[in-house]
Amino acid sequence: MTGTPRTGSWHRDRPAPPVRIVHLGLGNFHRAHQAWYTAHASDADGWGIAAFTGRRPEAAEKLQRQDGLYTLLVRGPDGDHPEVVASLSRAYAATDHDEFLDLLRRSEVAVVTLTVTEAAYLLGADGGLDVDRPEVRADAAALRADPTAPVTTVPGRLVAGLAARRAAGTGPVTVLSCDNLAHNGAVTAAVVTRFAGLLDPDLAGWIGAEVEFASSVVDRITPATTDEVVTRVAELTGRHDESPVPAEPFSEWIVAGRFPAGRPDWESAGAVFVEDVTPHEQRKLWLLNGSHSLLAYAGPLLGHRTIADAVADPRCRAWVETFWDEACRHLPIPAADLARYREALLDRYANPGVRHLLAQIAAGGSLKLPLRTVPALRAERAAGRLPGGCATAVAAWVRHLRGEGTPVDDPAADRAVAAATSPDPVRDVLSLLHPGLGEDGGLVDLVSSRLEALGPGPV
Ligand SMILES: NC(=O)c1ccc[n+]([C@@H]2O[C@H](COP(=O)([O-])OP(=O)(O)OC[C@H]3O[C@@H](n4cnc5c(N)ncnc54)[C@H](O)[C@@H]3O)[C@@H](O)[C@H]2O)c1
Ligand SMILES: O=P(O)(O)OC[C@@H](O)[C@@H](O)[C@H](O)[C@H](O)CO
Repeated sequence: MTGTPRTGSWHRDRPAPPVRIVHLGLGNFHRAHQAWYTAHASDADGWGIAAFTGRRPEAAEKLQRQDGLYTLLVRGPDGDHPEVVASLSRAYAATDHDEFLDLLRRSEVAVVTLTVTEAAYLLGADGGLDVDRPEVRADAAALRADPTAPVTTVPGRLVAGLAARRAAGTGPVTVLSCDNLAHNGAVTAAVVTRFAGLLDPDLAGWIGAEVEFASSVVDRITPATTDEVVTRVAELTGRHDESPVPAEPFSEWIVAGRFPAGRPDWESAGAVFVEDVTPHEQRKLWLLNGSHSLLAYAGPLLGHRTIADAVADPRCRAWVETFWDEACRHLPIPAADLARYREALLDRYANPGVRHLLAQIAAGGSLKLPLRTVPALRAERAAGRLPGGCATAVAAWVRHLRGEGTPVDDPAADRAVAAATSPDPVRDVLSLLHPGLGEDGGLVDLVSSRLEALGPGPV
């Protein structure tokens, strides 16, 4: 469903759709992707979203001033196309915890979606919830004392909401992660169940029986909003939108899981439902996100600021192609499909309208490289090969951590910077990325040689 606000106003022509989806992480990607699919579903009138910010309230405040309406600015090679998206029925600050609990108690709420970034899952070294983090301990203590107490972590908020639903007796619900994680449904299930177990084994058992954790592969390049986007939307529509979202035309959503309480007819908007997302997930995370991270660290060393600029540089392009050759050897997908996918990625990256900043992509490398770069790297080593493309990505990250390129923005910045500036930086950074990698002498030598090659002077 799309709505057409009257010029100069942001009032809906028809009522907002009833809230049946609750979303955590009211960022740009949610509004370019899941909200767009929901607005374009054949049953859009019956499915509204109540979305909560992750931390700061401003995004919700801006959207509430516009009655939840906002402009998606689709930026294609043929120009900019604005569209008002109307599926966001309510926007809340993260601190509106009572509203969140109240929504989860309602039987008509059928799906909880997430785009909260990789960091918000609070994973420890073993891949499960890091129960030793102070914020996890604090949330668990608060919920033990009062199940409706305000909490701040995503696992804590989800468990509090599910406990409220259980107490209300309003039945099953599906939690659907839309974050760039491998096995995002299983990871969400693991952190939520572990957190619930810290409070009450019966609650963890109820979650295991009544809550579905669906997985999804999500794709639509969605940069942050800039003043230029706000101005462009005003030029094209004659309306001031405080919170437009720029995105590329391409969009993909591949979902696996059950929705016992119902869901929108997302297929009618182009989503694809499959039994197992794994091959799609590997294709997307390794090829798209893996090359993004490579460019995010290597591009700035050559003076580039955006994906489009970096990939237009033959040196960066060659590194990406080498990395893709290495990763593709381990993807269970026909070669012709992979070749088409790579071509399409290069076209998407070259889109001049999508100014996707390398600095945005560079954030959180300690969480991203293990998902995007390390799988191909390890598979190549297991096959006895020395992967130069993967090594270039790791070497560029070391340079980034040493202060070259974009500023370091990483939840593990202290450890990562200490590793990259230690007497044995390549070994220590590889060990940080995956246990045992730093002991692989051939790999250490290869990354060290790439580090030199990326050093001052000709790259
Ligand atoms: N932008 C894209 O192109 C894109 C594409 C595919 C997938 N994604 C996924 O969506 C996520 C969000 O991307 P975005 O572009 O919307 O970013 P964004 O910065 O616009 O929004 C991020 C949202 O997550 C919340 N958040 C951030 N850190 C959090 C934390 N530690 N705990 C709780 N909430 C937290 C923020 O408050 C905000 O609501 C990405 O991390 C990625 O997993 C993004
Ligand atoms: O959103 P992140 O921070 O997980 O990763 C940055 C980009 O690689 C990512 O946003 C891609 O643009 C996106 O995954 C494309 O669908």
